[in-house]
Amino acid sequence: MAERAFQVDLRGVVDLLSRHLYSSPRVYLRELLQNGVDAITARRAADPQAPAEVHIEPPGTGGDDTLRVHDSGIGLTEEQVHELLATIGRSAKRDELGYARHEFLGQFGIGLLSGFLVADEVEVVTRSAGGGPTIRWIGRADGRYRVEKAAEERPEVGTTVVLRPRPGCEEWFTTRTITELAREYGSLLPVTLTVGPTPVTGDAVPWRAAHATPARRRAALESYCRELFGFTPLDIIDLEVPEAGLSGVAFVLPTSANPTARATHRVYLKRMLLAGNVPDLLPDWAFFVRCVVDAEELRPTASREALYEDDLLGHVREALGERLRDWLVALSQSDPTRLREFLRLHHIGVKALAVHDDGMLELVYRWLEFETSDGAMTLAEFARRHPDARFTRDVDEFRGLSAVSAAQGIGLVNGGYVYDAEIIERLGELDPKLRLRPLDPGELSTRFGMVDSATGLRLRDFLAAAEGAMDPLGCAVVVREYAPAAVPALYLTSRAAEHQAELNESRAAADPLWADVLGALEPALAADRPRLVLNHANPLTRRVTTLTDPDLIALAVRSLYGQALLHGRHPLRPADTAALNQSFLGLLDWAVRSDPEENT
Ligand SMILES: Nc1ncnc2c1ncn2[C@@H]1O[C@H](COP(=O)(O)OP(=O)(O)OP(=O)(O)O)[C@@H](O)[C@H]1O
Repeated sequence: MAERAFQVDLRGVVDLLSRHLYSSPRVYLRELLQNGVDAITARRAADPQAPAEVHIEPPGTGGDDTLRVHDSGIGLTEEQVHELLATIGRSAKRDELGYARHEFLGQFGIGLLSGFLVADEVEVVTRSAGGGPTIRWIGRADGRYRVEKAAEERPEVGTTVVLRPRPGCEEWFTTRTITELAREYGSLLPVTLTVGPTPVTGDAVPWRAAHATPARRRAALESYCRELFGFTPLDIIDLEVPEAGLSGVAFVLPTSANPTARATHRVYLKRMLLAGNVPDLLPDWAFFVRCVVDAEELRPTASREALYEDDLLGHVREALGERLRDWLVALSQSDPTRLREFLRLHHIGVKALAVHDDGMLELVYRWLEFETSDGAMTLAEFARRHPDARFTRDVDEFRGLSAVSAAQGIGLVNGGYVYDAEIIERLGELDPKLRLRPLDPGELSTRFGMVDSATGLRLRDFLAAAEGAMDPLGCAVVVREYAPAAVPALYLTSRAAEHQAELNESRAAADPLWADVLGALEPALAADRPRLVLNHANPLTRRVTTLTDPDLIALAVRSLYGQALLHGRHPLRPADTAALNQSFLGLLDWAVRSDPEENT
């Protein structure tokens, strides 16, 4: 049976490109520019002296409504026109094995079709550097084309592409739009690009331009950043990844950025703009910079609006991450003031890095301030003051215990914010001497002073009544003397007591078999009940301990219990809330019960 070739309906292909591949018809101009630049590259490979010019004639300038794009590139012979322009997907820019040749921008063999996004007819007039007459190719959006010898010879080698706006697409052909698009995509191209009389290229790539002094270079790049992104950078970092032929700059944001919002960057490929909002160029944690880069070897996706994810892009991402990290470490040595300013704005990103990276960990240790029982300070300074410090994993626990802990000589660090506990736990990897232990609140009470024995004796009846009042709530009562005296009572659970409480809850919820199993664990833990530690150094608490009426003792101790729970931001169980209410109302009752005569 005879084999047949696929038929392609060009209307379907154009529809596919315009609606699904390209985000906007504006890309048509980029594709034309790109073909011109590639043709020049091809010609100069054989003849380095050949001119490198792309000239855009907007409609109106030639006396009619057509757009003309002239290039001084290699041109096409009649045979090449038939082969390359008439076959969708055919490109001269691949090698014998079909791989994209790295010196060209194009590779897919579909770019010229983008002309049909805005025109019904695309005309190519071309004269090859290899000789032969000027050829005219006219392609239509419905898939028909014709090839003929041009009526007039082109005076120079090169190609002119002619587009006539499709009715309704005129907005893409105004001189203003065309100039804007040419500037946007092409201002860094290594050719002379003009729109009518207006030059578009000419300035060097901003980060490669020569300046008299480093300060002038910095000022020039700062104003470039303002123009592009609208901010004055906190710092500027030069970027270079030779394996990808990549160079550029990273601008450090002067305000804090949302770490979950994806940072995007302005990416040029072979000095043609890919897009101004390319994600995935940097590791996720590097949300504190916006970059502008140009790369020779990275590849675009077919829409040419994003980077193609391959090993090289992975390598680039890693190398750029490394560069930012080195910059930070160097900054800590050369400019601590700027580093502090940076950390104030972008500490979350740096902390995220420190969880995995020793260099960053060291930086966080030395430079980043944490909340501690001595106020805000770096972990380095805190470790110097408190060789045997502790940390909490919970902000509330820190708030509740830092003053008491500090008064007992135990330095406390708040590890309750994002990444903090993970960072603190990793410090031992930096230096085993820096190992901070998590605070066990139960351990605190072992540091509190005992009351003297005479007081201890006096307190026996009080304690018996207090224990009786607290027993139903599963809490022991002790009296100690500790600083600060302003704290009337503390509710302390050891880690083991917390475990016990969880066990009790699971038992209540479990079926009988499991309740037995869990019950077997209990004796070992029974000693670790949470404790209400009344502070004998506090004047009010001391007066409470002299009460003799068991009812009043129960009310007072339960209200101290409720206050200690609230102060330590412990969760209140229904029984705790009930006890708190009852003690409040009971005390109120005591306060208003006696009439004035009785009081005197
Ligand atoms: N201005 C030009 N000068 C010389 N040859 C050209 C020109 N424009 C197009 N061509 C030829 O036509 C071929 C097809 O062009 P087209 O723009 O469709 O695809 P491409 O540039 O090869 O790849 P891509 O789809 O990635 O842009 C090119 O490979 C090139 O050989």
